[in-house]
Amino acid sequence: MNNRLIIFDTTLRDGEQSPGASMTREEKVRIARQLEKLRVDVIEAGFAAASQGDFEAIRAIATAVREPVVCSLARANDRDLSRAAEALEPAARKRIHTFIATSPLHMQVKLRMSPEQVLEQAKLAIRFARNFTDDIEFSPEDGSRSEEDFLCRVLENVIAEGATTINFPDTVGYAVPELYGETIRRLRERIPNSDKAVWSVHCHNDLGLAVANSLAGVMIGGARQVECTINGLGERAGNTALEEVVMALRTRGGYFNLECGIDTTQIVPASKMVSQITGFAVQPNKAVVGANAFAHASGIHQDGILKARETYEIMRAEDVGWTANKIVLGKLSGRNAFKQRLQELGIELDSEAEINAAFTRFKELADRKAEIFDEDIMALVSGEEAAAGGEHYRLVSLAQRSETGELPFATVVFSIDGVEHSAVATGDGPVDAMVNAIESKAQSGAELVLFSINGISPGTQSQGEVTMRLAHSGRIVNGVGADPDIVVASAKAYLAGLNKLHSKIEKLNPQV
Ligand SMILES: CC(=O)SCCNC(=O)CCNC(=O)[C@H](O)C(C)(C)COP(=O)(O)OP(=O)(O)OC[C@H]1O[C@@H](n2cnc3c(N)ncnc32)[C@H](O)[C@@H]1OP(=O)(O)O
Ligand SMILES: CC(C)C(=O)C(=O)O
Repeated sequence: MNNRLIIFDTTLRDGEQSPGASMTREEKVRIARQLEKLRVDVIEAGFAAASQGDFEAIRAIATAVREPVVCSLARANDRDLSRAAEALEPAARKRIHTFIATSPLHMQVKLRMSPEQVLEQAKLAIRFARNFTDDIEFSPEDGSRSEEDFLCRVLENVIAEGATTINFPDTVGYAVPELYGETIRRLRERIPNSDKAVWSVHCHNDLGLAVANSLAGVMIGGARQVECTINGLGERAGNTALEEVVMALRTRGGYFNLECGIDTTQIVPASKMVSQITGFAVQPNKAVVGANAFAHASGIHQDGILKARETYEIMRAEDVGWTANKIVLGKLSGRNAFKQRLQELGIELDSEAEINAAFTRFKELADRKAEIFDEDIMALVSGEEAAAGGEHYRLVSLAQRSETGELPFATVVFSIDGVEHSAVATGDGPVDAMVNAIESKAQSGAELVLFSINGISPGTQSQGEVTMRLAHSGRIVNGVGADPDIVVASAKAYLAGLNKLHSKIEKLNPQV
């Protein structure tokens, strides 16, 4: 049996069916170009009959990409099929993907059609689609809840009409791996002309089994196309995650013995692009593309990784597009990881005793602070950690007002060495007003060189974590502050940065 697995990406069609993930035409074209770089075989670009916008997006993608097959979904009716064909006209290689539900529930309640009518409509759809292309995919929607005898009849007939790919969807994520794989295997055995089509899997993640079901469809069922999306985006709980299937294949090559054309180094860029465009954050512990997928926080693991990466990593971060793996220093880290980081930072301590003393201070700091950054370590070894954590400046309260058309202003009450000051200032925005207010009293001379904000948890009620990088007289420090109010988080970050700058200046010049 052929060992080439076709990767059919449906981020732009099923992925866009995630509530809240809709994309503009330009955004879809950007993603399609990235999918081409990733070297997917097929891009399902949308559902041409859904709207004029979707039609135009498919057309723009069909024009923009040359290598992958570009595909449009269409219901089993002439209007949808004609729209799909029209949208795909500019494509170098095109596919029409048509579908109709075959489960008793969907036929009776949703389509209000008898099985015979569904069978007839499926055949007519393939016959009509053949006017436009020879590359035709057919999906019996809700396949995993359909009756097998009826599926055999429908699929045999659509293949006879000219369908070249048979996709077996687990539309509602009801399947379990072994049964799903076995069903595909039996269908292929029972349908006399089954080898005239490529068999495909399309799984949803309602039970968290989409990837497992897809792989079972391939290994047990003999499917040679996997439909998947970047980050597992998709209707409800999502679809099969492309990155997980591809890396399972690459990592367990001896077991799967299958090849695909994906350039895995483009996986993380694709993941980041989809996340940024849709606004769907990738959970940190997501396989392959999560921020923690190659991060190590505990001492025993860090020690192992430093001795040989393979002790705790089954893939190389660089192979999927990360710049490197990450040793995260914190309270669970050990001496070896700490020493390694000192070396990377170019810090040479004179003796083991000094390293041990610094390590003890590091552990004390780590008990107070979730993640230890490089600058914390630099402060720590230069004896500044007490001052770094100390508070020359402290926020007492903040009020700010901003209104469309009005200049925002902020009132900040903060203390300098225990003495309270109140300052009011305006600015281009509320954060700028807050900084101006603090600076009107602190007069630090610091320059803000970077401002970034992250939601610590999803939702508008989440904490914002602000990082402000301040520079002064060649010194650069990061101040970090978190608060549900992002202006307050910014004020905390700014004052934390000033504290660090102050501690450095004070060390050089104790009378300050
Ligand atoms: C499992 C999947 O992911 S399937 C893809 C799901 N994606 C989408 O639905 C996104 C795009 N959809 C849309 O924009 C719209 O639903 C459209 C344009 C397709 C149809 O819109 P409308 O004509 O207003 O119909 P509406 O969505 O309300 O209902 C769907 C109709 O299609 C029929 N239908 C559903 N599937 C099929 C099919 N595969 N073939 C033929 N007809 C079908 C339904 O029975 C229903 O018909 P009815 O109006 O006679 O009751
Ligand atoms: C159209 C089909 C393939 C689909 O998206 C599903 O059944 O989930």
